[in-house]
Amino acid sequence: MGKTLYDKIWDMHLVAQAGTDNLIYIDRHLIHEVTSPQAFAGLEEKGRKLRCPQRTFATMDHSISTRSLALDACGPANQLQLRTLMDNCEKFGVELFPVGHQKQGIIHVIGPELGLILPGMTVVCGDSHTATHGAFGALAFGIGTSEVEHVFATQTLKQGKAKTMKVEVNGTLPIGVTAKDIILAIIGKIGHAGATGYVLEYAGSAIEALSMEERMTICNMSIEAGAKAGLIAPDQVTFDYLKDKERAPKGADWDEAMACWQTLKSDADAPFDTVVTLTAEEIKPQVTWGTNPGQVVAVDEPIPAPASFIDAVERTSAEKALNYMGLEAGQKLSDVAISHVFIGSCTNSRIEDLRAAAKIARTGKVAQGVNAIVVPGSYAVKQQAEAEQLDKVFLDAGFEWRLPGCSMCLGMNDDLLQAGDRCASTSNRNFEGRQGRGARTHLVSPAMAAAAALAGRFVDVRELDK
Ligand SMILES: CC(C)[C@H](C(=O)O)[C@@H](O)C(=O)O
Ligand code: SF4
Repeated sequence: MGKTLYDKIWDMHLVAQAGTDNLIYIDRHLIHEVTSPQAFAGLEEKGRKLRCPQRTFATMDHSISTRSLALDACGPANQLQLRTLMDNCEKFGVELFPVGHQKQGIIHVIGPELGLILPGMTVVCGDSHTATHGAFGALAFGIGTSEVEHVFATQTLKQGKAKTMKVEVNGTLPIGVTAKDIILAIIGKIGHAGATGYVLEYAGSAIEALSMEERMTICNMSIEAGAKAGLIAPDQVTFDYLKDKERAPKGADWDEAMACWQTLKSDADAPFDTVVTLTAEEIKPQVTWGTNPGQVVAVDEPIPAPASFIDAVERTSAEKALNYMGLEAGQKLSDVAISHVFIGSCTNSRIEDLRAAAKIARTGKVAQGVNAIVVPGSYAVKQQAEAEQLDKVFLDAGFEWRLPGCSMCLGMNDDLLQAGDRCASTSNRNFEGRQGRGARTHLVSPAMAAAAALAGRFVDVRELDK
């Protein structure tokens, strides 16, 4: 019987096995300021060293301001967290990309950008959106702080083997429909806990047609369906992306790596525990109406009535969500006014995302009463965008143009929304209070977010292309 891509990477990394306990080797460990301090403190307490500092990379992203480079811009507690990361990286010999560094950015944006993530690797980070890196055919997932300490000390991790789900998206995406809409449609179909216990493998002609950036958007949100990780088999698109990246292998090393990478795909007869299929032509621009990413509809569809959910838990959750969101069943999202727009986050802050948003921003001005910000995912993205004068496009249209960081994706810095604010956001989570207590988040694609900024309410971007 054939093996899945997940099986292949797993087998390559299995160090030891006892009963249902497995120990796997970790190739790449990414860290940031929020989930590393206790892990470093644990190492220190026990007098341990970092096993492989050269496999570990750090950045500052969550607790920083994207308005200023000052470490104290978000208050003393955040400053302490950032200083602690600096001290720990210095003490344990970890390469750090601090605020102001040319390679700084959101951890899940800079990793791929630097060529630190390669097909077939195991990648972990104390952060749930580590799933992003599955776009390279790497087994990548978030871990808890005690696991971060374990990886620090041993470069291995105790792991249970997950089930596998193949998510096949075939066909051609309609104009105006993006990778973000694909993943929101998938989560809408299987539910926000629909992939719990699974590693997803995205496949099919619509996935193969995506760029690396679009693939990262898809894999990034695997966790929002409850999945352990999301994978896409590496192909020519992957290899072309990696070819000249700073830390990617070079010369003979590249050739050797390629020989291995080309074997990294699920065998034709590999058994998956579950298979889900979607047709690209049927996917429309998506907008979440609720407080989990599975509570989503197409922009031209009405918000569903809680009574339409057969499952009692889902029904109650929908009622609660509508109440929190200040929305009613039957309402069309295109009739809902917004107060804020956030274009950024590790889901949608790469150059292609900014180009897509700028294309729309060019056509008008941010509506009166709407506060719109664009936050590039990294310095490299910021520089590229500025080289293309996208910053000018955004500024001319009335958007703010920020420094790289997590920013308004979550309320850990100075971009906090107020109760009742309603935000069209290109991020990945719409949980209660995610962007600030009482604030309401609607997840959309970059084009949809930019269009909402100009109109002051949600609009169907497909209309703009007519
Ligand atoms: C702060 C961090 C641990 C958290 C995560 O794990 O994902 C954050 O990045 C998020 O997006 O909620
Ligand atoms: S951008 Fe948002 S989702 Fe991504 S790592 Fe930062 S806080 Fe988490």
